[in-house]
Amino acid sequence: MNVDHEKIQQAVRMILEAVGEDPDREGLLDTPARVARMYAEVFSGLGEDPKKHFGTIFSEDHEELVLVKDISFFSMCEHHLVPFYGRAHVGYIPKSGRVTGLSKLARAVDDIARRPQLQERISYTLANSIMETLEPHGVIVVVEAEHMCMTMRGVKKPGAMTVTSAVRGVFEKDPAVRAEAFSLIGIGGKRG
Ligand SMILES: Nc1nc2c(ncn2[C@@H]2O[C@H](COP(=O)(O)OP(=O)(O)OP(=O)(O)O)[C@@H](O)[C@H]2O)c(=O)[nH]1
Ligand SMILES: [Zn+2]
Repeated sequence: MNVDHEKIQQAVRMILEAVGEDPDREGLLDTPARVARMYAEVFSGLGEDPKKHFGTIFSEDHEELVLVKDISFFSMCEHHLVPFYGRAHVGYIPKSGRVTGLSKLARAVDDIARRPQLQERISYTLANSIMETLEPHGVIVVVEAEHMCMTMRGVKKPGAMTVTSAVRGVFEKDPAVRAEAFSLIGIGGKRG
């Protein structure tokens, strides 16, 4: 989706005026255009369908856990339009050898994160996208993030981490399978 650069520039100029700044002073002259380019980048997932990444499926005789950990992402909280960022961990158990390229999981995370978002929605959108395309035995998505709207303003709690998860299929039904995946993801554990 293409953002309307002109409209963003007008809006940024108005915000600068509204906070008592002079948008015509030298340091701010290029700011509206820079902000427009930034929004085009950080909201580039709008209008993208994360499922498109799972179009290519490899036939591989593997019906056990595939887990990609520590996929870093940046998103923008839809309430305050300030960043929240962290890591996503994505695991699935392929059925009938329907395996996707590992990078595609990370590409889908980016498409979902690059919109005005909620952390919960990142988790379940990713889980549902994988379920609907790869049709695996199950999916587990865990997202851990720090929200700047809780850090730099409001309640001001730097370091507070929010963890959300979405489990589908066998991860939902079988507590032992779920527990094993959570332990491999190692939330809150030491990282090497
Ligand atoms: N569930 C959820 N809440 C979020 C997320 N990002 C930000 N929030 C919260 O959204 C809430 C918005 O609350 P409001 O009361 O409408 O806004 P506010 O007055 O600015 O809230 P404070 O941050 O408490 O000052 C806050 O509690 C935020 O911490 C998210 O990804 N998921
Ligand atoms: Zn917020």
